Amino acid sequence: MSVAKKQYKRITVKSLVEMKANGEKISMLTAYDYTMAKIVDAAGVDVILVGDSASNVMAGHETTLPITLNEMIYHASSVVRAVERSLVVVDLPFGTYQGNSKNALDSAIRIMKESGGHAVKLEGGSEISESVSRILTAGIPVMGHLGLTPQSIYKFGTYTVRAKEEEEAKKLIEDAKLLEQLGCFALVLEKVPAKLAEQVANSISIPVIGIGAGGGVDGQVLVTHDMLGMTHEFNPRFLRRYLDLFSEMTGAFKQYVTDVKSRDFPNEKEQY
Ligand SMILES: Nc1nc(=O)c2c([nH]1)NC[C@@H]1CN(c3ccc(C(=O)N[C@@H](CCC(=O)O)C(=O)O)cc3)CN21
Ligand SMILES: CC(C)C(=O)C(=O)O
Ligand SMILES: [Mg+2]
Repeated sequence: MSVAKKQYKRITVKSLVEMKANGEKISMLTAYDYTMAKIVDAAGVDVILVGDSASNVMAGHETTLPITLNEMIYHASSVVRAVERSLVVVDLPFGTYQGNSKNALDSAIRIMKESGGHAVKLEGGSEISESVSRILTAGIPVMGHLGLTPQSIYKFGTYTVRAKEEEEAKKLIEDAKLLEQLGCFALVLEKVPAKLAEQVANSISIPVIGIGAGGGVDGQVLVTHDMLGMTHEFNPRFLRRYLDLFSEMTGAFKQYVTDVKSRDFPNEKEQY
């Protein structure tokens, strides 16, 4: 029999493509755990990315390279349990899809089966086209990721803006068209000139979601801990901080220490 209807209509990969066609911008933020995902979902964010930035933000690694498939599945399954409306996209971590399309398919299937996520994201263009295609054969939606691709940091050496030179810009446009042709439902463009990003968005019909890629694209993504001001040392130009939670939380923790030391906490009402 019919269960009470959910209040929200779920976001699907189709809704995102429609949003682009209708000129509605797409909002995307990261989450790595149940409690944060509940809040992000309740706020009406369209897409929740279980990013491999969890390697930095959750585990304290210097790069995204060390995080494992099992760790990504743990984060993603926690997020999926919280979400009612948002589309949940999960990063395939470094070493689980490059250079071997069977390995890529196995990794994507494990994510879908063990976490309940709705789609996977892979970094790269023509180099990983076989992996993208093979994952798509299983009916798993794929989001691309071009421009600054942090899993390749040791190839480039820096996190500077990408595709400033003609040759790299040309490859980026070709890669974006290739990913669309292969069947990706959307694309992240990270830290590239705004003009180039807008050009990419205008030359394909799948949504382009930017981070440090200007306002001419079809949506925006940020790392939630960055936009909340929790990651104090991370200060790229593209980041807008909506709260200064590092200061707010430090203040609360200091007050707690003071209250414990002074015996103010717990009071009469806060005990049995
Ligand atoms: N907390 C966090 N936020 C992110 O956006 C993020 C991660 N972690 N980890 C994975 C990747 C790495 N990303 C990055 C990393 C560095 C810059 C960056 O602009 N870094 C320097 C400039 C470096 C340079 O120009 O050489 C900066 O201005 O902070 C941008 C995105 C985006 N992702
Ligand atoms: C920055 C976004 C796009 C990402 O890939 C991540 O958070 O891992
Ligand atoms: Mg990532």
